[in-house]
Amino acid sequence: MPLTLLWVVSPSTEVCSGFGVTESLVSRSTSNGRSKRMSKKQESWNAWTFNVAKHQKRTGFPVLSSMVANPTGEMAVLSSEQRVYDVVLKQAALVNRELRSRDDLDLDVKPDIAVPGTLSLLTEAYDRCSEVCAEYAKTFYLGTQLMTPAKRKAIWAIYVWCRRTDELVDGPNASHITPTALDRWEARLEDLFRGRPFDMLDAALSDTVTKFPIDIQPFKDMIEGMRTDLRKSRYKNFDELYLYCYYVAGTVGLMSVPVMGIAPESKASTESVYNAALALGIANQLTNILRDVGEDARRGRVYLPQDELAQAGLSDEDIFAGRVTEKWRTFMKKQIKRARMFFDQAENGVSELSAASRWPVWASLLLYRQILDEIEANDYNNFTKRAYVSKGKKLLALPIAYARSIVPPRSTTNLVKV
Ligand SMILES: CC(C)=CCC/C(C)=C/CC/C(C)=C/CC/C(C)=C/[C@@H]1[C@@H](COP(=O)(O)OP(=O)(O)O)[C@]1(C)CC/C=C(\C)CC/C=C(\C)CCC=C(C)C
Repeated sequence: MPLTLLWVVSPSTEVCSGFGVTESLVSRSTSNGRSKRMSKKQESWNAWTFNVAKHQKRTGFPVLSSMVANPTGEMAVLSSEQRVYDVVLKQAALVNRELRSRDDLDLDVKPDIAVPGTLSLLTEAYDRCSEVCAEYAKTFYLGTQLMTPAKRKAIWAIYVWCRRTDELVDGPNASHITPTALDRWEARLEDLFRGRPFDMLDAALSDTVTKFPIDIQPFKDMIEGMRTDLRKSRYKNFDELYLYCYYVAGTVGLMSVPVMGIAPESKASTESVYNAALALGIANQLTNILRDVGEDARRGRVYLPQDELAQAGLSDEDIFAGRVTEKWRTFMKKQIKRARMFFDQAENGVSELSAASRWPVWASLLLYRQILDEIEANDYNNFTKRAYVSKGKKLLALPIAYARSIVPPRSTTNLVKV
């Protein structure tokens, strides 16, 4: 199994297993009319500037000032949040287009097109994805059992692609991974979106993206996150860190929601649900970073924003020394507060998802959020103590997640953006 996970495509070998090229898919991922896109950008800018002001007022956390100060609406300097918001709008527009072209508002799946010989191969491909998922993410796998068969297969295929991508830079072969290898992985991604998968696990994702309105951009962006990990081990400010968190985790939210679907009775705008999904990815990754400070430092990595460390009177040396001081506690409290804000923002969106998808999302949210409580319980010693949620607490979170998942979508039209 790990062998398959770590298999990076060789440039000279091209295997096409013939699962049918889908023209519509190719055009779907590339057909944004330019003028339309420009006006969308303008629109998103206006919404964005408004949100930035709100965000700063409500949270006390600054957003890159050069962007807010731009009075003409020109896109000369984009903050990371603005760049990411554009991807959110693009993915939401794709889903909205698909919604308009279908009667079924739950965006349920397109039927299988029976090409002789391919269906059994596809079944096998999805079975392999299910096995990988069951082995690497047991609780989450359990949660997917509540979804419709088509949706859970698609989520497994996305999970496996994400896991394999992450393994490239985080797995046992990571030291051999070069930017060229990531370029090949990206070429392979483009091929699978064109209906030319390289191997069986790719074939499952290739099939999934023909059935659900999934844009290629979040997948490319996740690969960009892996490139970032190869070349960078420090983050100047939160803006840089935000972009990294989007790349490696926010993207997962944007990939998953087109499959999970928004509840037909939801009144929330598609963009607001995608924003919540993005927020959950960011919250998870920030939590991951706060939990792993010591472990990352031992690998020479400091993900925490350098400017915020300096403002707190801290430096890389303090992190390498691993001393829990008052300065460190104060700094950590602020970081935890910010991660919780992203969780809060995400929570608003979970109830808007289709009924069967809410439970696994609530479960993953509650479990990951609790890691922040554990960091506090460890008196902010994230240098030598790994914050983890005990089995008992995990088990307790599952019925709580279930109780929350039966709450139907809210009746308001838009979700609150932090
Ligand atoms: C239901 C559900 C949670 C669906 C997502 C399934 C999916 C496709 C997961 C892929 C996860 C993955 C392998 C990502 C690769 C990059 C990575 C490793 C990111 C980190 C995850 C934690 O991984 P790790 O295994 O290293 O963790 P531990 O060390 O074992 O703790 C991340 C921190 C981020 C993962 C991000 C998400 C799960 C985002 C989830 C967001 C949604 C599902 C959107 C929900 C929708 C709304 C409206 C809120």
